[in-house]
Formats: sequence, C-alpha cells, structure tokens
Amino acid sequence: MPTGPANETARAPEPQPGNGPVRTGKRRLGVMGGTFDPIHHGHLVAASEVAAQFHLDEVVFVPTGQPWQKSHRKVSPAEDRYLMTVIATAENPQFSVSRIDIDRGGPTYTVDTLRDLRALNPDTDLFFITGADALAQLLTWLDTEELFSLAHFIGVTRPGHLLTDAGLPEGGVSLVEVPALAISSTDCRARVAKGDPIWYMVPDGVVRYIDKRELYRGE
Ligand SMILES: Nc1ncnc2c1ncn2[C@@H]1O[C@H](COP(=O)(O)OP(=O)(O)OP(=O)(O)O)[C@@H](O)[C@H]1O
Ligand SMILES: O=C(O)c1ccc[n+]([C@@H]2O[C@H](COP(=O)([O-])O)[C@@H](O)[C@H]2O)c1
Repeated sequence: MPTGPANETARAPEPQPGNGPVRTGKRRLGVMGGTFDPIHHGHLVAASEVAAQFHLDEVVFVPTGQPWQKSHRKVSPAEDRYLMTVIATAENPQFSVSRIDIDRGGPTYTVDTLRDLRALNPDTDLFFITGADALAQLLTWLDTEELFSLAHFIGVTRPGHLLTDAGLPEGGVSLVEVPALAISSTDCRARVAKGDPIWYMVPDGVVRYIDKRELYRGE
C-alpha cells in the first residue's frame, strides 16, 4: 500500500559511505531477507547499493520459509523461491544465499534468522537490509527489541513508500537512498499471469526458470 509520493524520504539519508554504527574492524555481513516470489532487480539493486555504501564484505540473501505476514495469499514453494534467488545472485561474488529460514521450518521470524546467522558467523557485524514498506511494519515483527541487539537495520528507499525510522530505536536504523526501481514481486506475478513480459524486471535466468516451472500462470 503506497504511503507517500514516489521515493519520498522522511529525512535525508546520511550520504557518507560507511554510515551506521561505529566501525568495529569485524567482518561486515549484509542480510537481505525476503520472500523473493520472484526475486527482482529492485532487491538486487538495493543489496548492491547498500553493500557499496556500507563497505559490506558480503550480502547473504535469505528466502523466507513461511512468511507469516503473507499467510493470506498463495506463496510459491520454498525450493522454487530459493532456486530463483540462487540463479539471480550467482554471478556476483559478493552475494550468497542461505537456506536457514527454509530449513528451520515453521513461520519465519527475523529474530531467528539473525540469531542463527550470529551463531554461524562469529566476529561479524550484521546489517539487515529492508525496504521502506517492510521497515514501516517492523514494530509488528516478533521480538523487536532483541532484533536491534542482533543487527543494525538499513532501510532503503522504495518508490511509492515513505522511508521513516519513526518509532524505531535511535541509532538502530540507517536510512539510505538507493536507485529507484518501481518493481514488485506482486506486479511480476500479475504480469506472468496475464502473459505480459517480465524481461529486464528480473534476471534473464529467473524469467526462464519461471517459464520452465510454469510459475504464476493462471493466478
Ligand atoms: N523495488 C524495491 N526497491 C527497494 N526495496 C525493495 C523493492 N522490492 C522489494 N524490496 C524490499 O526487499 C525485501 C523483500 O521483499 P519481498 O520479497 O517481499 O518483495 P516484494 O516485491 O515486496 O514482494 P510482494 O510484492 O510479493 O509483497 C523487503 O524488505 C522489501 O521492502
Ligand atoms: O520477524 C518477523 O516477525 C517478520 C515479519 C514479517 C517479515 N519479516 C521479514 O522481513 C523480510 C521481508 O519480508 P516479506 O514478507 O516482505 O518478504 C523477510 O526477511 C521476513 O522474514 C519478519
């Protein structure tokens, strides 16, 4: 649901690379969580831009297992969403994909994602990347207080959504402007269902995978 003019920001994002918490010298791991049904260039550009601005060593994409806030609608099988994410990120040496949310089972909570990633990556600072729409919902997530002790949150601009850190802990979130791509997975699915092209909205390999697996047809 759009909440403001295209790409509006509530306050100017800090422009300096490396903004956010004081640098600790530890490895810096970005975490891009999403349902990725399908993954599209909006996700990829956001991750790439944050990686550059925050000097991240790597960004791990974490497809949700069961996104509990999307339980009202059909979500494609996790394996399809995982494979599309692998295809989309394969060529970028800075990008990787984790199965942790899929393999854990049950509803996906970011607090579990971050706890697991912390355990798997000692001596690493975590940066959780989220679009303006998801950031606006963050106070509805499970265990929000603990979330901010596990990672620094980075909210990125998204066309049609207001980017704001209102109500979130001071110092826990950075707001960042990323190149505006008015693409959503919802729109990609609707286009496939109508027989419209999604070339150049998602990576070529993802177009072919959707075709091969006959995803989103007749939805
Ligand atoms: N075009 C975009 N620009 C910036 N951030 C985005 C964009 N699309 C998605 N995101 C962010 O990526 C994360 C994962 O998004 P998700 O997989 O739910 O995609 P979506 O396009 O929002 O899907 P859907 O339309 O099915 O709700 C969220 O934090 C979301 O805000
Ligand atoms: O932890 C929660 O309660 C929670 C509730 C909704 C969304 N999230 C996370 O937010 C990210 C984007 O979710 P989504 O549903 O917009 O694809 C993804 O990593 C989800 O696991 C997390």
